[in-house]
Amino acid sequence: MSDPVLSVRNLNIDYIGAQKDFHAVKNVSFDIAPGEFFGLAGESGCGKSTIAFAVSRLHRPPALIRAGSEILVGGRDVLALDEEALRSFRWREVAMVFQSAMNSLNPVLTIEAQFYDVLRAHTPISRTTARQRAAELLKLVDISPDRLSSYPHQCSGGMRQRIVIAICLALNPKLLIMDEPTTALDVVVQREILQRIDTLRKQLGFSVLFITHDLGLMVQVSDRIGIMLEGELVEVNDAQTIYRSPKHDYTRRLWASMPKLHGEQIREVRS
Ligand SMILES: Nc1ncnc2c1ncn2[C@@H]1O[C@H](COP(=O)(O)OP(=O)(O)OP(=O)(O)O)[C@@H](O)[C@H]1O
Repeated sequence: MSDPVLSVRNLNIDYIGAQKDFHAVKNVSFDIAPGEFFGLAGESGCGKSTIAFAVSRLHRPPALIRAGSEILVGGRDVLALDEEALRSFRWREVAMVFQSAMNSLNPVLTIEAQFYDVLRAHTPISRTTARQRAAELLKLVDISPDRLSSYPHQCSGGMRQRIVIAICLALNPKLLIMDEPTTALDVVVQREILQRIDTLRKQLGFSVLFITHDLGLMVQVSDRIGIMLEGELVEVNDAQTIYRSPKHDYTRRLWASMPKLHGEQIREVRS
């Protein structure tokens, strides 16, 4: 692999409890290459979001990253960044889309103002230039620039989610983390958004760390997939191989839990 965009080594994360600590992420190591779409799958509670938050340095107590853990983005030690370095790291290096992202837009600001906030926080930029940049970004996610003067409540859920993704791409991050980014949307809109992201990452070259419970979708869009079980990364392989010839018994059980119709569709799409 060429120099990875993300390199996670021996990541151990505990949730500190009053009585007892909970070891949520156990010695996890993986890399994501430039431009790669990497899916992280596993049952609810296995530690996927905990990893996503740690990589973007958005984890908060009681989560505690144990000494000896290493997270490198573009070769930079993410766990050593101070507050000032973190401000330029977020959005520029790593941007994260959450499940509830479509509700994370500020209801009292126009879409244009929300782009402006992100753009000017990182570079001195005039309102006119910011507006042009915001219009370009909206076009990337198939939204008319006319929407810049709209408020979030005037946009549909799918549109708001695409706006959040466009804001995340505003500063050309190296890595886009998507944690259940489309779960609240209907299936057709979910797939449209994922296809759009796939086209964009080929066009713009960013990498993706993708978390979803929709395993069919994950197999379709990911280059490689990592399977987590109770805090451990038990299997990593390219999407085709891990789907057709899983090595770990848990991966087999996970695929068996996918709806049949879905499975048939995947074979057609990927063969
Ligand atoms: N703030 C917290 N305090 C204590 N334990 C937590 C906290 N947040 C998460 N956990 C526990 O850590 C484990 C990993 O949670 P995490 O949210 O990372 O799992 P996940 O794989 O993303 O699950 P899901 O698919 O349901 O989002 C779970 O057992 C969860 O209960």
